[in-house]
Amino acid sequence: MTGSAVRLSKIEKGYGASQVLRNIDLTVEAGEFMTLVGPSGCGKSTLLKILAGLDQPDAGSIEIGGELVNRLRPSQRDIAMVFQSYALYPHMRVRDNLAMPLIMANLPFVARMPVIGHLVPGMSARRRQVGSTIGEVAKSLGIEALLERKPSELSGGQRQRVALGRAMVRHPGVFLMDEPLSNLDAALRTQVRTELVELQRRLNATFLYVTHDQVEAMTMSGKIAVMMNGALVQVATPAEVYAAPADIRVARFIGSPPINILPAQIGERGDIRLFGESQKLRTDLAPGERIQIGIRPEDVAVVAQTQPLGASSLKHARIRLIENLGNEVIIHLILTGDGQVPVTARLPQRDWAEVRASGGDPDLVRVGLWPERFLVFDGAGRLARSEKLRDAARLEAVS
Ligand SMILES: Nc1ncnc2c1ncn2[C@@H]1O[C@H](COP(=O)(O)OP(=O)(O)OP(=O)(O)O)[C@@H](O)[C@H]1O
Repeated sequence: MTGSAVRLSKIEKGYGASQVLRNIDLTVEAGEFMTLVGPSGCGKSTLLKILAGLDQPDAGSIEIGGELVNRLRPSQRDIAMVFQSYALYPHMRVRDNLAMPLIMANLPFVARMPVIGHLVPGMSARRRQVGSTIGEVAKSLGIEALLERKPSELSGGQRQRVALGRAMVRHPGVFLMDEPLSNLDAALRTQVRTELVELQRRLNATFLYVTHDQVEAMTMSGKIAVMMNGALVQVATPAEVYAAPADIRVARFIGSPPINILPAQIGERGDIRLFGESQKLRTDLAPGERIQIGIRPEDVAVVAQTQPLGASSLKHARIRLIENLGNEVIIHLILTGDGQVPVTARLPQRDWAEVRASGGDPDLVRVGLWPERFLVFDGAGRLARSEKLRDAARLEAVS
């Protein structure tokens, strides 16, 4: 089985005076895992609901598997939704929870009745079919041993898997997931995350997955769609969104700790001037234009005042806060030159130990920057240049 492609064209949606979705064009290819991310209230859930048929767009077309579905009811759209609250029927065993979508879809009303249902001709064969489908789905999710339990007798992760199983029993063409892991603790989240990715690959299903979690977005999906204020700003691979964010809002939104943004200007000769110094980096932007430079925290080098470093720009900095994560260290700094600009650096624990071993004033370090790692945003906040994109392309070529 392969999933169905989803195509949204020119979708508009408003509630009263507020426009929630603006001219959304989005294609999710058959078998693709796409995550939808963006700040709270940007319209992610609304888009999912429109796709599912739980809400109507004001304009635009929705195609699933090449078929226009605008006028179809949710149950006719060949999709399954998994929400963050997994809404299992509390009084039913897991087996019956899993059977429910199949029974609703396949058995006529009379056949669903507990006593008379058995007298309807041909129904026992259909019921057997339901039983075997449940068995297969339960096996693929590793919940066979839980079939006779009630939801209250399950852990959060097990309930999550039952909710997924309920979505899977009908073999839908598209899975829509709205923060399905947000109720789980960190360890379970990691486990179910891996399971979901395996599941999607095994079924070759189409997933559209809403999340607030950066790690989920970066690691699970083939593509990330970034929404801001009701509009799609960028749809690209995770590596591309990280290395070449289409605009400064995306740059700020993706990446943890967040990207450093430094004010700069285009010099007389088209060169970039940062802290008044000319950098060995040119753009096509007009001389005098005020720009912003984005530098990811891992691209900020930190050395002791006595250590040598071949960076093109070397600044003195004072340490404000050190966050030691065990394997790496996040260092919040203030550049002590003009402007007292705050900068965050992220470096392996080993490198930080070396800085510390060099002695000197423990609060003072030097910060090294390399122009080839700069993300250059023009006056309007659009990406004008990123050398890092080449790294992203190389990464994708080997993965
Ligand atoms: N039924 C409704 N009536 C009026 N306004 C609504 C309705 N549903 C959503 N909205 C508004 O539409 C905007 C988008 O909401 P939506 O739930 O799609 O955002 P979201 O990106 O999913 O947010 P979050 O990440 O916080 O879940 C919000 O401003 C919200 O208040």
